[in-house]
Amino acid sequence: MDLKNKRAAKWKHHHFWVSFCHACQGLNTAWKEERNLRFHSMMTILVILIGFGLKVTLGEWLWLGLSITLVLVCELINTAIENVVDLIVGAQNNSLAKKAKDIASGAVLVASIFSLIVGFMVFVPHLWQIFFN
Ligand SMILES: Nc1ncnc2c1ncn2[C@@H]1O[C@H](COP(=O)(O)OP(=O)(O)OP(=O)(O)O)[C@@H](O)[C@H]1O
Repeated sequence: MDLKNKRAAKWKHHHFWVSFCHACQGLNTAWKEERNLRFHSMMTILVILIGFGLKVTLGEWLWLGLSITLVLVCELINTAIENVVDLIVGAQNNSLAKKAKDIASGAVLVASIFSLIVGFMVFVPHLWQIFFN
Protein backbone atom coordinates (compact mmCIF):
# COMPACT_ATOMS: atom_id res chain seq x y z
CA MET A 1 0.00 0.00 0.00
CA ASP A 2 1.48 3.41 -0.95
CA LEU A 3 1.81 6.20 1.64
CA LYS A 4 -1.28 8.14 0.40
CA ASN A 5 -3.57 5.08 0.52
CA LYS A 6 -2.11 4.10 3.88
CA ARG A 7 -3.04 7.48 5.38
CA ALA A 8 -6.53 7.25 3.87
CA ALA A 9 -7.16 3.76 5.28
CA LYS A 10 -9.87 3.81 7.98
CA TRP A 11 -7.99 1.45 10.29
CA LYS A 12 -4.82 3.54 10.16
CA HIS A 13 -4.17 5.75 13.20
CA HIS A 14 -1.22 7.56 14.69
CA HIS A 15 -1.68 7.20 18.44
CA PHE A 16 1.04 5.41 20.37
CA TRP A 17 -1.35 3.79 22.89
CA VAL A 18 -3.62 2.41 20.15
CA SER A 19 -0.56 0.87 18.46
CA PHE A 20 0.55 -0.50 21.84
CA CYS A 21 -2.89 -2.13 22.35
CA HIS A 22 -2.70 -3.69 18.88
CA ALA A 23 0.74 -5.12 19.70
CA CYS A 24 -0.71 -6.62 22.93
CA GLN A 25 -3.63 -8.04 20.93
CA GLY A 26 -1.07 -9.63 18.59
CA LEU A 27 0.74 -11.24 21.53
CA ASN A 28 -2.58 -12.50 22.90
CA THR A 29 -3.58 -14.00 19.53
CA ALA A 30 -0.19 -15.66 19.07
CA TRP A 31 -0.40 -17.06 22.62
CA LYS A 32 -3.87 -18.53 21.97
CA GLU A 33 -3.08 -19.95 18.53
CA GLU A 34 0.57 -21.02 18.65
CA ARG A 35 1.44 -24.12 20.66
CA ASN A 36 5.17 -23.59 20.03
CA LEU A 37 5.02 -20.08 21.49
CA ARG A 38 3.34 -21.44 24.64
CA PHE A 39 6.04 -24.14 24.87
CA HIS A 40 8.84 -21.54 24.55
CA SER A 41 7.12 -19.32 27.14
CA MET A 42 6.99 -22.25 29.60
CA MET A 43 10.70 -22.88 28.93
CA THR A 44 11.34 -19.19 29.63
CA ILE A 45 9.67 -19.46 33.04
CA LEU A 46 11.68 -22.62 33.79
CA VAL A 47 14.96 -20.93 32.79
CA ILE A 48 14.13 -17.88 34.98
CA LEU A 49 13.35 -20.14 37.98
CA ILE A 50 16.60 -22.11 37.48
CA GLY A 51 18.48 -18.79 37.10
CA PHE A 52 17.17 -17.59 40.49
CA GLY A 53 17.84 -21.02 42.03
CA LEU A 54 21.46 -21.02 40.86
CA LYS A 55 21.94 -17.30 41.65
CA VAL A 56 23.38 -16.50 38.22
CA THR A 57 25.31 -13.23 37.82
CA LEU A 58 24.06 -10.06 36.09
CA GLY A 59 26.16 -10.84 32.99
CA GLU A 60 24.69 -14.34 32.82
CA TRP A 61 21.15 -12.92 33.17
CA LEU A 62 21.87 -10.68 30.18
CA TRP A 63 22.92 -13.67 28.04
CA LEU A 64 19.89 -15.68 29.18
CA GLY A 65 17.61 -12.67 28.54
CA LEU A 66 19.08 -12.16 25.07
CA SER A 67 18.60 -15.80 24.07
CA ILE A 68 15.06 -15.99 25.51
CA THR A 69 14.05 -12.79 23.72
CA LEU A 70 15.61 -13.98 20.46
CA VAL A 71 13.63 -17.25 20.52
CA LEU A 72 10.32 -15.52 21.38
CA VAL A 73 10.81 -12.80 18.74
CA CYS A 74 11.68 -15.40 16.06
CA GLU A 75 8.60 -17.42 17.07
CA LEU A 76 6.38 -14.34 16.74
CA ILE A 77 7.84 -13.40 13.34
CA ASN A 78 7.47 -17.04 12.22
CA THR A 79 3.80 -16.94 13.23
CA ALA A 80 3.25 -13.67 11.36
CA ILE A 81 4.91 -15.11 8.22
CA GLU A 82 2.79 -18.29 8.45
CA ASN A 83 -0.36 -16.17 8.65
CA VAL A 84 0.61 -13.98 5.68
CA VAL A 85 1.47 -17.07 3.61
CA ASP A 86 -1.89 -18.68 4.51
CA LEU A 87 -3.64 -15.41 3.65
CA ILE A 88 -2.07 -15.46 0.17
CA VAL A 89 -2.25 -19.15 -0.78
CA GLY A 90 -4.99 -20.44 1.53
CA ALA A 91 -5.23 -24.25 1.51
CA GLN A 92 -3.52 -24.46 -1.88
CA ASN A 93 -0.30 -26.50 -2.03
CA ASN A 94 2.44 -24.13 -3.13
CA SER A 95 6.21 -24.68 -3.24
CA LEU A 96 6.99 -21.00 -2.47
CA ALA A 97 4.62 -21.10 0.51
CA LYS A 98 6.46 -24.17 1.77
CA LYS A 99 9.83 -22.49 1.23
CA ALA A 100 8.78 -19.32 3.12
CA LYS A 101 7.31 -21.27 6.05
CA ASP A 102 10.27 -23.64 6.31
CA ILE A 103 12.81 -20.79 6.22
CA ALA A 104 10.85 -18.93 8.94
CA SER A 105 10.84 -22.12 11.04
CA GLY A 106 14.58 -22.39 10.38
CA ALA A 107 15.05 -18.98 12.03
CA VAL A 108 13.32 -20.30 15.17
CA LEU A 109 15.54 -23.38 15.10
CA VAL A 110 18.74 -21.30 14.85
CA ALA A 111 17.62 -19.09 17.78
CA SER A 112 16.66 -22.18 19.81
CA ILE A 113 20.07 -23.80 19.24
CA PHE A 114 21.77 -20.54 20.32
CA SER A 115 19.65 -20.42 23.48
CA LEU A 116 20.44 -24.07 24.27
CA ILE A 117 24.17 -23.33 23.97
CA VAL A 118 23.83 -20.23 26.19
CA GLY A 119 21.80 -22.19 28.76
CA PHE A 120 24.41 -24.94 28.77
CA MET A 121 27.33 -22.49 29.15
CA VAL A 122 25.60 -20.56 31.95
CA PHE A 123 24.06 -23.38 33.99
CA VAL A 124 26.65 -26.18 33.74
CA PRO A 125 29.44 -24.33 35.66
CA HIS A 126 26.95 -23.50 38.47
CA LEU A 127 25.72 -27.11 38.63
CA TRP A 128 29.34 -28.31 38.56
CA GLN A 129 30.13 -26.11 41.59
CA ILE A 130 27.15 -27.52 43.49
CA PHE A 131 27.69 -31.20 42.72
CA PHE A 132 31.48 -31.55 42.40
CA ASN A 133 33.00 -28.90 44.70
N1 LIG B 1 0.42 -23.87 1.40
C1 LIG B 1 1.40 -24.76 1.57
N2 LIG B 1 1.95 -25.37 0.50
C2 LIG B 1 2.96 -26.27 0.65
N3 LIG B 1 3.46 -26.65 1.82
C3 LIG B 1 2.95 -26.09 2.94
C4 LIG B 1 1.89 -25.13 2.87
N4 LIG B 1 1.57 -24.75 4.13
C5 LIG B 1 2.42 -25.43 4.93
N5 LIG B 1 3.23 -26.22 4.23
C6 LIG B 1 4.30 -27.10 4.78
O1 LIG B 1 3.69 -28.07 5.63
C7 LIG B 1 4.47 -28.26 6.81
C8 LIG B 1 3.65 -27.89 8.06
O2 LIG B 1 3.22 -26.55 7.96
P1 LIG B 1 2.51 -25.75 9.13
O3 LIG B 1 1.90 -24.53 8.56
O4 LIG B 1 1.63 -26.69 9.90
O5 LIG B 1 3.72 -25.25 9.99
P2 LIG B 1 4.64 -26.00 11.06
O6 LIG B 1 5.99 -26.19 10.44
O7 LIG B 1 3.96 -27.21 11.62
O8 LIG B 1 4.82 -24.85 12.14
P3 LIG B 1 3.90 -24.43 13.38
O9 LIG B 1 3.86 -25.63 14.31
O10 LIG B 1 4.63 -23.24 13.94
O11 LIG B 1 2.55 -24.07 12.84
C9 LIG B 1 5.73 -27.38 6.63
O12 LIG B 1 6.77 -28.13 6.06
C10 LIG B 1 5.28 -26.32 5.65
O13 LIG B 1 6.33 -25.79 4.89
